[in-house]
Amino acid sequence: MASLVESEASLREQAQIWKYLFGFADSMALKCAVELRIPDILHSHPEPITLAQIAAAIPDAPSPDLSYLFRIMRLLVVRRIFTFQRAPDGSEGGGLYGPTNLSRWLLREPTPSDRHHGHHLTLAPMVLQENHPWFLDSWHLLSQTVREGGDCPFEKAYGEMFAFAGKNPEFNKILNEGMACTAKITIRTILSHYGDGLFRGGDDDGSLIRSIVDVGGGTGSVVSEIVKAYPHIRGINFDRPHVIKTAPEYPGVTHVGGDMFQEVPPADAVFTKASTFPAQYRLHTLFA
Ligand SMILES: C[S@@+](CC[C@H](N)C(=O)[O-])C[C@H]1O[C@@H](n2cnc3c(N)ncnc32)[C@H](O)[C@@H]1O
Repeated sequence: MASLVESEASLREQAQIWKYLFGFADSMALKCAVELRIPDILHSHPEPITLAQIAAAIPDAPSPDLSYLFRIMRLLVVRRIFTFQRAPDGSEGGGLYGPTNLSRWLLREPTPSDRHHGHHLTLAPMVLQENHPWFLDSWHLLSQTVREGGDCPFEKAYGEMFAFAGKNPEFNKILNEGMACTAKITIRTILSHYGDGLFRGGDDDGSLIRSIVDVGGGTGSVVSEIVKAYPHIRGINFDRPHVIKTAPEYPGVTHVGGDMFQEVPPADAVFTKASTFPAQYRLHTLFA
């Protein structure tokens, strides 16, 4: 009996190690679904659909492989990203897949309801950013970084992150889109809880903020949300020139390119926020 308990325990321990050693599979399956736009496909159908219907709707894939797609879908159903119901005859083959509240966060395109409400909150760009080989390369340098110290893993791989972005337009786009999607989510929460206290103010006590500069504001998603909610505020989005070059126009927002260690545009209030600092990036690189 003792040896059975022991062997059961040993199997459980091994299972745990297997779970961790394949930990990357979940993020890779998420990335695959986002790249193939499967959440968008499922959310655009009023009813659950078959694997063949999903495959037929995948962009730029004239003959997608159903058996591979099936495996990805099965994992994501187990992870509750999608729903699945078997076909009436009990087979998996003709079963139906549907979206969930989780897959809403993986949409690449705004839904009609997003368009109606004028916002599109999604984590899809962050899934693509964090799982891009450029970012994953850093994770392979953890042991080297512990051994050597010095530069953080990303810097060991590619040099200072924002300088690398300045030289590489594709990396710049992936980074800026990832930052912007999370920044938008965070600022909406900040505004709903603290917006009036921070930004409404009153002329009589001199507390009315009429202009605000977001330092390191990326492509301007944060300051645009502030100005949208408090239109009396003039917004300035300040970031490095290569970021500003790709920033979309927002009503009430002026984009300014520069280096915050040299000079920051004047305004009544200064805002700065880092939505994420992945383990491989050193905070003090930015704020030293
Ligand atoms: C981690 S991102 C944060 C972006 C955004 N504030 C957010 O919360 O998503 C840091 C931003 O600071 C910008 N940045 C880095 N060094 C800068 C500098 N010297 N001057 C101006 N902006 C800088 C980067 O280009 C990047 O957009």
